[in-house]
Amino acid sequence: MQSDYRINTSSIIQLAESQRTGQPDTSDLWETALLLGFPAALWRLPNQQDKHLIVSFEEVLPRVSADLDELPAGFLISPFDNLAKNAPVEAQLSEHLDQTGIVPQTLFLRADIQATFLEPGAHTAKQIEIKNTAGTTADRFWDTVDVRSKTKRSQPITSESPTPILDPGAQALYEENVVKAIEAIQRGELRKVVLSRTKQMQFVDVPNAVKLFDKLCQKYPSAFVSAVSIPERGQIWISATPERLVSMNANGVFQTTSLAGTQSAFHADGTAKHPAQAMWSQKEIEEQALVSRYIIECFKKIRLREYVEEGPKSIIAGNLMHLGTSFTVDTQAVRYPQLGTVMLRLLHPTSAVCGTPRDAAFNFIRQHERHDRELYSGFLGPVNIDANNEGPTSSIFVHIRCMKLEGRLATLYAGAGITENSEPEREWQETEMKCQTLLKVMMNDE
Ligand SMILES: C=C(O[C@H]1C=CC=C(C(=O)O)[C@@H]1O)C(=O)O
Repeated sequence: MQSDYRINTSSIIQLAESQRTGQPDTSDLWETALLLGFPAALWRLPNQQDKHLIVSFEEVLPRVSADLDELPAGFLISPFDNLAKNAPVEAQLSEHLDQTGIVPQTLFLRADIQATFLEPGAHTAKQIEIKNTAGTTADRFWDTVDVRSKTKRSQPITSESPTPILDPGAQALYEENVVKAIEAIQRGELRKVVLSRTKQMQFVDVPNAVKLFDKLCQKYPSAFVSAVSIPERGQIWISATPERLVSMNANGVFQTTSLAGTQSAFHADGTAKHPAQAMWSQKEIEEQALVSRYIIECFKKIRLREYVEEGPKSIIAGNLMHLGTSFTVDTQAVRYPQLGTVMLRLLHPTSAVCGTPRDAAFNFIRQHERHDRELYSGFLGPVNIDANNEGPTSSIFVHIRCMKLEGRLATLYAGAGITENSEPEREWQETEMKCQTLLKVMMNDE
């Protein structure tokens, strides 16, 4: 199945800027994709300036197994429930997950058009690459871009701040579930479970996703910021996530992070806290240690011992602070080039979004959460993208601090890790703070 999506990268042709009339910007390409019904992904990696955009010409996206070694250049986005998690480890490690009877659920946006833009705000097209997709679709796309870039008007994120859709029972329901989770933990059925909730906001007019994306990039330089348009679902997902799930750089260096424990990044008087001075409770230290232990268990399953562990230390994530530990492996030194793919299959869903033991926590979530998580707490990110001619890199993140846009309706998602020492009201407040990461940007459209 996957060979259908393999493209010979030698067929990438460079399109000199002078060949185009006027320089298209991110909005031109994004809006054209939306207009023509093509899926698109826009992203900015943590602590980088360049913004990347790809457009796929496949209106209905292929469902693939998340194989970083097989997939061509593109963008993966997976739901929380991607049906592979209950498979035995042997099946998860199998080269052909989709041949084991498990239906792969990860959506793949093939990079039929790939663009890299320099400098936040400047939007100068540094480089535009077009895959040689034999004509008509690409021509139609570029003709539409040309027309649009001549007639475009700059629009703000929204003309008015969105208003919350009140859900009077939401807090009580959430806190009830936290109490049930604590009871299940006390009975020894689980050690930790991440319970999530939603918060809905109504815009007066359809918000400008690119402007929202730009503002998130400015406000959260260390986050992975993205906007992904999925026309077949009528959705745009926007996020500013602090959590790296799996990355493989051009030199074969693998990285993953364990993130948990949450507190505000600001003192009560509004001044910023210094990460080195942050105080963490026993509950938070244990909660994060469970995520690290889960990662180490995954390494153990594949008998990998040569990893570098750094942390835990306090990490700033926009308006919040977390405890984080990073794990690095030189896959060339350990002769394990497929480590990224194997760990992606083993890690998701980590204890940062699901819990421990994983299957018990997953079943608890399925039984008690009333909403469908959809793409929240799944994973997403670019695969085999060679932006600077240094070789293909893949960077997959946990899909948190995100929202789903359906026309004028925004649904925000946030979860909190519940352990034996959790206090229901505090956990609810924690999800409120997590929603603020995106809300601050949506509300404050100066
Ligand atoms: C599940 C989320 O965050 C996770 C990541 C960092 C800290 C977390 C926590 O303190 O509970 C969560 O495990 C979310 O933002 O929806």
